[in-house]
Amino acid sequence: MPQFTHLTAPTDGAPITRQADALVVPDRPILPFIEGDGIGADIWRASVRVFDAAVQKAYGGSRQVVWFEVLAGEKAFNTVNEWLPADTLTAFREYLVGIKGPLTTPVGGGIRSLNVALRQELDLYTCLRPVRYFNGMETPVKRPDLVDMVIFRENTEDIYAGIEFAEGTPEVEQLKQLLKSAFPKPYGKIRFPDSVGLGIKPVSREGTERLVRAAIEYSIANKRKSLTLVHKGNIMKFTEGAFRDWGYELAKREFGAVEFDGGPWCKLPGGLVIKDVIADAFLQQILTRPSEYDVIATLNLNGDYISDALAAQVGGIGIAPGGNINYATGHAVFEATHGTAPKYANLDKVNPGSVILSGEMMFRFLGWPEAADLIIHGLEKAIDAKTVTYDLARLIKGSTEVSCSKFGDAVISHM
Ligand SMILES: NC(=O)C1=CN([C@@H]2O[C@H](COP(=O)(O)OP(=O)(O)OC[C@H]3O[C@@H](n4cnc5c(N)ncnc54)[C@H](OP(=O)(O)O)[C@@H]3O)[C@@H](O)[C@H]2O)C=CC1
Ligand SMILES: O=C(O)CCC(=O)C(=O)O
Ligand SMILES: [Mg+2]
Repeated sequence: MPQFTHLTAPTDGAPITRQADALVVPDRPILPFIEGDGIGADIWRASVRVFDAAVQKAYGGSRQVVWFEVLAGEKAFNTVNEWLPADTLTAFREYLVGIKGPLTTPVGGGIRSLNVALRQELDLYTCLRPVRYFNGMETPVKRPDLVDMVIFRENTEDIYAGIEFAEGTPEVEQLKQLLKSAFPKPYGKIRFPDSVGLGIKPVSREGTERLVRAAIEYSIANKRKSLTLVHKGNIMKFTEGAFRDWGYELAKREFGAVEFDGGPWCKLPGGLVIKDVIADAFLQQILTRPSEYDVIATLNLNGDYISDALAAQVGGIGIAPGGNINYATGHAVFEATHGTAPKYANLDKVNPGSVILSGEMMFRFLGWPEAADLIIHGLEKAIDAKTVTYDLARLIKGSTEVSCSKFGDAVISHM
């Protein structure tokens, strides 16, 4: 039984455990959730009703989630005077799988991202973000139906590690002195050394390999056609360029990939093509030739940009789900791609679709596909019936705009 300082664990239900590399999910699993800041309360309220209805309909009462609210962000700060209490990390560690709403990160100063901290503390090295088209959706592009991509975003390294030194501080002066004496040539390339802030971008072989391995395994298991390594390796040679090289090396060493047409593109014995593209070219090609891309493996910052850009192609970040996963330990925290959209907080207005679909991913991860299928079905039919929240109503001609909670009702009624 986990020990908490502020929280009281549910006495009902049982924890998910892991045996022989597989999750063991009881019929009444305890799942921790963070409501989230801003629009978090609205979208969680709508989503949890959808989750409970799907589980009830799929299993007729023989299975039920025991939800366990844990705190982070403003709610945690206002309650226990901490942004990310140790209890919350303990809960996600002990119960293995959970779900969260968005958490605010101030721009510039202030606290560092709690979302990133959770991913790093729990070593959730894959940010998995599938992007697909729903029938009836109208979007800014002509052929949104050609978009069917799954992003594997590296989630623990890159500039998100937060190794930064602010301009004018003793720390940045110390680093500048170090660089000046040890690496005078690169230091000389800093255009304005007197007023510079510095950031460090760590990208490792180990971090790259575990991400690319997970992406290849997913591609094989889901019979996908290609895996593209997206990078800016022409400019950042030893981080982004190395990501590409290590990815190809892993595909050859562990999966028997063989180069074709003179390389570096290669193919696995089962036909999966491993290729790469430079990130700026990729961002125009997903608009002009989306059918050429399938599974994507990329670094943290590229993955952040790409997930919002691709979401826009199929209807926006209101329906963009995700999961932060460590495939080795089984730990996973599912969450929407979008943030706290503060101007819409407590208006019961925004689209809960991203959290609903993140829950769908969670149930599939737990091995409850019947509940996941009902959620997808309900959401597909609600969109097809043109019963949508404001964001999709802006796009879909002749649609009926409903509130966040009413959209949840619509998903349930179409299950
Ligand atoms: N994982 C997380 O918890 C994340 C947290 N954040 C944090 O969120 C805060 C706000 O970030 P911001 O850059 O404004 O990005 P947001 O994703 O919060 O919002 C940007 C815009 O996206 C649209 N949008 C977002 N969510 C929804 C939804 N559920 N339904 C419909 N439309 C939606 C709205 O568009 P419109 O104005 O057109 O209606 C909104 O104004 C920041 O502190 C940021 O750090 C950001 C991303 C992820
Ligand atoms: O942590 C944040 O505030 C932003 C994170 C983000 O944009 C993302 O993970 O997509
Ligand atoms: Mg983002």
